[in-house]
Amino acid sequence: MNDSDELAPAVAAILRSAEARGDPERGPVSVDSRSLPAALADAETDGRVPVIAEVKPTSPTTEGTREEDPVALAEAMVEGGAAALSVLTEPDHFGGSPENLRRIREAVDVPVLRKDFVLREAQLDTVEADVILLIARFVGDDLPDLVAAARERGFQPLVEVHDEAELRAAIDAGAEIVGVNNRDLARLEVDLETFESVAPQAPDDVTLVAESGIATPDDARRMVAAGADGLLVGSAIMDGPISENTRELTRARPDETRTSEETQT
Ligand SMILES: O=C(O)c1ccccc1NCC(=O)[C@H](O)[C@H](O)COP(=O)(O)O
Repeated sequence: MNDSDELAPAVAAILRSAEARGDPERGPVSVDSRSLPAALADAETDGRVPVIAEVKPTSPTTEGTREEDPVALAEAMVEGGAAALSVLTEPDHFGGSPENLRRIREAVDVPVLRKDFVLREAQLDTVEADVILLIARFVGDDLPDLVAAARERGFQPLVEVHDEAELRAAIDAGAEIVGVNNRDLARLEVDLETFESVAPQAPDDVTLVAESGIATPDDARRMVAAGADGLLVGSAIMDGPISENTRELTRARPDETRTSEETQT
């Protein structure tokens, strides 16, 4: 991957620090993972919008840092109905850590996604998680090998894409869970139309996750209507009361099942 000239400066800096981070000394991990597709489907069966709530203490696009114990934040998300969690392990720009993920995964029983900028195979072994993020744009031609290496360890790879070409690369690499990022990493702008335009090109048997920029119940309904099997939400949940923010999204029922009073609010 060598397109740092086309990336937002904050993203180029994130990649530089991911490249420089040392590799873990332990050998390949072996994970007995909790199924993300099953957890998303169960939430739907229960009448909850399938939200993957993200423990994201800070980020290049948010102000301030949440200083509370990440386990307490994660438990509040589950209490609010989150089907799964995403935990930042990137330390330099998102305030995350592998230790946060380890403690959270021990404390909850929903699937946990490791959110980081994995660039090489050894970085898969930093910490056990149920799902691991691989960003198509950043790993380029290594994607098929990294998908295979993640599966060998027991992870479910979630391959993040931003356009149709990356979606094709993800499918060719064998991805079964695909996240469409509404955030453009070149300009850091968010546009929910990204998911709406890319999702219809995905094969039916792929689990599709809409990522980034989902801030309101209407946004959640919009992404579900466009075909999302899961919604990855960070900032809108982290900004304010965690449990209430999560519940507001997990209870965003589709318009056709809402009363006329509800649709006016
Ligand atoms: O969130 C950022 O500021 C950011 C900046 C640069 C690269 C990646 C970034 N976010 C990573 C993510 O994928 C999001 O944390 C995740 O999709 C949740 O997004 P949101 O709900 O908009 O916080």
